[in-house]
Amino acid sequence: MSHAWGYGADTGPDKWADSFPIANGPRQSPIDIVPGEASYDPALKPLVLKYDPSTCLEILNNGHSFQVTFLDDIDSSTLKDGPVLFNHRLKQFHFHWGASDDHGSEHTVARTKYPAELHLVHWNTKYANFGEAASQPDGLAVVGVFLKIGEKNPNLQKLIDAFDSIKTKGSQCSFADFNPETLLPGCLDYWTYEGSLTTPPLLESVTWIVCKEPISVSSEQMAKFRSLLFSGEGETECCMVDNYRPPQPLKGRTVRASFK
Ligand SMILES: CCc1cc2c(cc1OS(N)(=O)=O)CC[C@@H]1[C@@H]2CC[C@]2(C)[C@@H](O)CC[C@@H]12
Ligand SMILES: [Zn+2]
Repeated sequence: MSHAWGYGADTGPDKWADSFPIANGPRQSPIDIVPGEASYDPALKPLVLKYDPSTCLEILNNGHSFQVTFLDDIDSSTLKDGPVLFNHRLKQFHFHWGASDDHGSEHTVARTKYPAELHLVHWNTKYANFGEAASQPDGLAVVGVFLKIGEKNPNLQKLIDAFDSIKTKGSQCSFADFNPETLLPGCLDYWTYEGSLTTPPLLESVTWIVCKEPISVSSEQMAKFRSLLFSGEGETECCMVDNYRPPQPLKGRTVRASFK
């Protein structure tokens, strides 16, 4: 298989090991989180997330998801404390979702699937830049937030309103003054474990920080997510749905909880 990976029958997660053997590695993500088997760790600090909306740059369709990217040349939008020992800078956030409201998240909780999952991606500033950090075992920290069907979410709506400009793979537009803090749940209790990117190249460089509390999204808003396309302009239209990797073997890892 060329490195053209995707989520279809011939290019999807079951085929990724052909080009990325680390797919069967010891610390792959996502995982099924079993609350009763997580270890409460009183030494875990509360998450300190400080985001500056003025560092928001653009929103783009990368052919696998849509993502919002941030200026990361200074410590304006950062993650500190929680399970990490060093300061991390926000680089981007993106989502994973399903073809219907009954599935779509990457992590599951006691096998419960959510319709979507937000990933806020940060890199450890002890390394020179995002790409360098991504190749290090303690290089990245991703905050995962589940989306649960409920009330329309006005903060997600700001992203959805930009979808007409990023419908096809490779499209992007400027996107300013968005505060990712508005996408965080009220309670920042979390589970944490050592894992990987959930897409190729599946590098095992991620400290995962998965929030226990979901945020809301309406069914109509989820339908708008599914109006984005995996395909590029002029190509046969292929709806962007089911862009999630299923849970991977825990392989002896411990999942810690920041809460009792
Ligand atoms: C953890 C968030 C993240 C980072 C990256 C990817 C995917 C990611 O999403 S996820 N779902 O949070 O794991 C795929 C592309 C990767 C990138 C990390 C940096 C690179 C490896 C670059 O060096 C080249 C390709 C990039
Ligand atoms: Zn992701």
